[in-house]
Amino acid sequence: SVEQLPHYKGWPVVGNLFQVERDRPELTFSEWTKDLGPVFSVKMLHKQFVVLGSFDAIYEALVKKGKSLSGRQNKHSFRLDEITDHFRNIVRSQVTDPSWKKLRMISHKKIKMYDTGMKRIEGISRDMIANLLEEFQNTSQRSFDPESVIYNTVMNVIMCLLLGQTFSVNDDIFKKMVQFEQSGIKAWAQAGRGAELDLCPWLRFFGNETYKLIRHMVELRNQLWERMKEEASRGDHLLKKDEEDLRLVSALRDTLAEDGSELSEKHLRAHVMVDIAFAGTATTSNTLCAYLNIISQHPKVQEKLQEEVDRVVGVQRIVSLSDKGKMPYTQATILELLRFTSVAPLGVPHMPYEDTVIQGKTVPAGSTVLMNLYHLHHDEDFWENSFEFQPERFLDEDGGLVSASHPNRRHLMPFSAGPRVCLGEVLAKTRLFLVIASLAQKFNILPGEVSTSCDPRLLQHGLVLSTAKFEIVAKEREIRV
Ligand code: HEM
Repeated sequence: SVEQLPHYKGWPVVGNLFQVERDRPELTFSEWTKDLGPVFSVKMLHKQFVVLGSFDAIYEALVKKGKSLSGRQNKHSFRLDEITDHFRNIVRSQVTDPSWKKLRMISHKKIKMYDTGMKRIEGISRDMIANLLEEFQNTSQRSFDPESVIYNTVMNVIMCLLLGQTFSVNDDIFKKMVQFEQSGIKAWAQAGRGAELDLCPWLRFFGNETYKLIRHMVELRNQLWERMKEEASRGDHLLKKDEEDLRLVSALRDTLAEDGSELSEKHLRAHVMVDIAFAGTATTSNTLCAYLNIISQHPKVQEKLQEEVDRVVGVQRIVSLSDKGKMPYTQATILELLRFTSVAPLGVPHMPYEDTVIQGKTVPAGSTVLMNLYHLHHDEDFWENSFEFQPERFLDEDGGLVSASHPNRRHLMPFSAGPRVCLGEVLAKTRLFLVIASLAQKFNILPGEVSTSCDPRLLQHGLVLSTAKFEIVAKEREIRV
C-alpha cells in the first residue's frame, strides 16, 4: 500500500497536513525528496498521495510506463461534477474512455499541430498581438499593470479558436468568459481552499462561499454555451463554398449530429468550458505576466532578444512563425521561462491502473500520483544556479539551440509527457513565441513603480503559479534602420 513507501510520520487524523507548506506544497516536497528519495508518500487529512520527485522517476512514470500510469482518479468531486454535469471531460476522463480519444482528436485537429494549423494560429494571434502592442503604446510610457492586457489577449485567441472571431473586452460574451475563468480560479485555489465542498457537499446549504461561486459559474457556463452555439450557427453562411469550417465549436456540434456519437451536448459544453477556455487561459497568461516581470529585471537578456529580432526580422515587417528556427536565443528564453516559472508545478494528478514499479518502489493501483515538475525544473543537483534566469543553459557554444536529446531539454517537462501530455502545448508555445518576439521588436520593458521579485520560490499559488502585483513601463524603441 501507499504507506509502505518512504514517508514522514504525521499526526493522527490530519497526517502530514501541518508539515506541508499549504500554499506551495511542491516546495516542501522538493525538500522531502532529498531525504525520502524520488518516490514517497504523503497523507493530508483523508487523502494520500504518492509524490515523484526525480527526472528518472517522472520519466519512468509518464513515458516508459505511461500506459499503466495515465489514469485519473475516479473519485467524485462535487465542485467539478457541478461544472461538468458529471461528465468526464478530457482532463478528468480515463484514456480508455472513447470520449477522451474523440475529444482529443477533434480538438487536436482544430488547434492543429501541423503546418496549416500553425499558420492559422499565427493568423489568429497576429490581430491580437497588434492589439496588445497598441495597448502597450497607449500607456505612453507610464507605469502600468500589464495583467489585464495580457489576459485579454490570451483569452481572445481562445475565443477565436472556438468561434472564429474575436470580441471586444466590453462585449457581454467576453466579460462572461472572463468571469467564468476568474471564478474558477477562486473556486479551485490551491491547497484545499474550496475543497471543503468536495468533502462535505452539504455545506452548500449553509451559505458556503465556494458553492456560491460554483453556482455562478454554472449559470455563466449555460449562458455562454447558448451564445456560442448562436455565434457558430450565425457564422455558417459566411463560409465560402467548400471552405473548411475551422471553428472548434462547429466541429464539436457536427460531431453531435453523427450517428452513434457517445457525446451529448452537455459533454461538449463541459469540454469547451473546462478543457479549452479554462485550461488554455490562466496557464499561458500567467507565464506571459511572469515573463514581463522577469524581463524588466534582466536587461541583458532583453538586449540579446532585441539584437536577434532586429537581425532576423528587422523593423519593417511583423514577426512570423517562420522566423522561429532562426531565433535560437528567443527559443532558449521561452524554454527557460517555462522552466523558471513552472506554472503547473505539480501537473495534474495521475492514477495507476495497476501496481506499477517506479524506481524500484511499487506505486499501488488506484493511488493519486503527483509529479513534482517544479522540483524537476529547479533541482540544484542538476541545474546550475537554478534560481537564476539564464536562457544560455539551452544554448550550445555556437549560440545554437541545444538538441531535444540534450539533458537540459530532457529535464524540461512543463507540459508533462506521455499519453496525457498537455493538449495545448503547441498553441501555448506558439503564442509565447509571437508575443515575446513582437514585444522585443517594439519595446524596452523596464521596471515600473510597483515591483516584485521574480524568484520562483516567491510565486503565489492560485490554481496555477502567478506573480504578485507588479508594474512595468513599455518604452517604445527608437526607430532603427
Ligand atoms: C504555458 C501553458 C501551459 C502549461 C504549462 C500547461 C501544462 C499542462 C500540464 C502540466 C498538464 C498535465 C498533463 C498530465 O496530466 O500529465 C496539462 C494538461 C492539459 N492541458 Fe495544458 N498547459 C498549458 C496550456 C494549455 C492550453 C493553451 C490548453 C488548451 C487550449 C491546455 C489544455 C490542457 C488539457 C485539456 C489538459 C489535459 C490533458 C489530458 O488529460 O489528456 N493547456 N497542461
